[in-house]
Amino acid sequence: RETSSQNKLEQMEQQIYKSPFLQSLSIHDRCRLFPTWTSSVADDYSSLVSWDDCGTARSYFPQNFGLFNGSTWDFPHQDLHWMYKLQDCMQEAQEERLQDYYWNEFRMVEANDGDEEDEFDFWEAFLQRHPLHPSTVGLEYPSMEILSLQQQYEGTELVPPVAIVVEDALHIREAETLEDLKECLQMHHSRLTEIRPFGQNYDNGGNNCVFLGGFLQWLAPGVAAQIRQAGHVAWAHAHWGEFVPPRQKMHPYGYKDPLEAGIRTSGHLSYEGWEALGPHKDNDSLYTVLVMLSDPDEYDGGELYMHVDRSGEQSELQQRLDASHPPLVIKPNKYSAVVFMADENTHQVLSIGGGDRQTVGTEFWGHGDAPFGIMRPSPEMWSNYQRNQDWWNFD
Ligand SMILES: O=C(O)CCC(=O)C(=O)O
Ligand SMILES: [Fe+2]
Repeated sequence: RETSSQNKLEQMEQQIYKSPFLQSLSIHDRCRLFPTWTSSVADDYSSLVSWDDCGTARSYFPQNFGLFNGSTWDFPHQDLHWMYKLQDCMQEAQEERLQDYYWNEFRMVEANDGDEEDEFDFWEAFLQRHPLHPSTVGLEYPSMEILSLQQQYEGTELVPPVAIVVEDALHIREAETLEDLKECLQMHHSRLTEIRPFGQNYDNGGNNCVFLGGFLQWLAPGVAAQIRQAGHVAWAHAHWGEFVPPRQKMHPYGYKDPLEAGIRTSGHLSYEGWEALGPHKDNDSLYTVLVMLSDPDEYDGGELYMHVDRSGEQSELQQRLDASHPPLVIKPNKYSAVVFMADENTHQVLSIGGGDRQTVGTEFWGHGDAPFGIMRPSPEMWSNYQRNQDWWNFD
């Protein structure tokens, strides 16, 4: 009995790491199936998935981002021990995922095909059940059609939509890697968790945030790349690059391609203990990529509510927009992303009746990626760091 279960384990490892089917996939697809790249590498597939190969295939170059630069994070042991703990935690979590998938897949094959176990290829079966769809635009708000009609009839300038829903932004492997990262950070760095009220007196709701920024790019580079990609798909579709910021001072670099923008902050958001999230803007960021980790069926209410809220010189136009466009009220699909102009619209989460609502919100800005430990820097903090090499000491 022991030898047979040992055989099965060996067979599993073979199937997972040395599958001919996996080797037949493009490097791009392979990298999506192992979103941690080298950080959870096993000897057997290190040649299939490496940071360098995947970085090139995904156009992702974290070495440019300075994730370790000047972070004044007060590390628990004042040494690098915590890093290995985090890496181990991610590796174990990923191994567990693969094992679970494998045994499930295996049971299904056994049930269907009797003893055709030899023919079974784990990845082929897995991808049949969880296809790697390319991200596509599902919805624009307000729609381009309406915006250009408005431009024609009112003689005003054409303004882009403020929000784009991108379907299939993440694959299940990427979404689960985000969950693993959140769990590992919660376990090893409780200070990254913030019970976060919006508004002064708990009067504007709030959420529970586990800050992933920096750790996301380091430990789950494939997911960071895919979140950037969702931002890019929305940006290209909406022509945000052509938009002139109404308040020039806030976005000195213009509405640049998310592929070239920095991750200012990223957080896993959940709503246990909160009823809703009140209206607000994600101030001073260019775009927010909000990835849905819950299925709409998993929670009651909790719709995302947003409306056009352009600022400054465009307020007159805004009034017309507000009058002609009802607000957007949606419960997006799991693994889809709502990408919006962070401070050109007001959004909120409506009353949650029950259940579990989880999202990951990533804000992009014109500066570089913030290093880990710097949770949501202000533009002033960024320029202060450029001057003083110090995040906290202002002169
Ligand atoms: O969880 C959501 O859907 C929205 C979260 C949000 O807007 C925020 O945290 O700024
Ligand atoms: Fe927000």
